[in-house]
Amino acid sequence: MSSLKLKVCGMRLAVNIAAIAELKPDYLGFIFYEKSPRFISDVSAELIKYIPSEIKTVGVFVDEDLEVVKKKVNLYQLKAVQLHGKESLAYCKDLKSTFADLELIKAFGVDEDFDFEVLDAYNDIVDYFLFDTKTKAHGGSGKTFDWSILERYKLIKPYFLSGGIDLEHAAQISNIYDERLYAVDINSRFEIEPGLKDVQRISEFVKEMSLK
Ligand SMILES: O=C(O)c1ccccc1N[C@@H]1O[C@H](COP(=O)(O)O)[C@@H](O)[C@H]1O
Repeated sequence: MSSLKLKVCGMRLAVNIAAIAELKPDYLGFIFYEKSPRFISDVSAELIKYIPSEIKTVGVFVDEDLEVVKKKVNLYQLKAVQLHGKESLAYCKDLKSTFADLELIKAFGVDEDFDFEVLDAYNDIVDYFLFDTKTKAHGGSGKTFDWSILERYKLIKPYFLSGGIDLEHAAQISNIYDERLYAVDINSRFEIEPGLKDVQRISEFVKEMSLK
């Protein structure tokens, strides 16, 4: 048993959601970014009924109009929002002041040139950082970054580790001794096709990491 949380992102289909929910991830993500192959336009009641209340639903957005984000938070009763674009401090502050209980996850694409000082301004506003691989696609690349870059991360804020995480990384992640590592985020490397998760492989990942 580990305190490390699990987020499974890019869900689209009811049957698949029902099967993944049985594995008890801590977070389930829905991608509201039209350019993504995992884009979902509507998280219908038919989908939501398979998600027990202990699993937090996350809306993933890329530079979306703030009013659209707020509308989706209200409509789908999202518990968290994950921002993958160049969302400003004012944008983040607005969301936090509008929704007192909403968890705010600010994603940053990381490469060897990443300037960790950009995080300082967000530190008092967001609940978590999310470190993903820097690509032009903003996310869902299936590519890992060199995790040793995180040695330059000096803040106390807990973070999600993301970007191309696969079954083969389970042992390596279990050996990361960093109290700030709050959650691991899995997505495209556990798919049969975009938006359809491989339940068997995710189940193996959960077991290998002793997550539940
Ligand atoms: O998955 C997508 O298509 C996507 C598109 C735009 C922004 C974020 C997206 N997904 C997030 O990207 C990371 C990394 O995913 P992967 O493991 O490399 O496939 C993850 O946090 C997803 O939530």
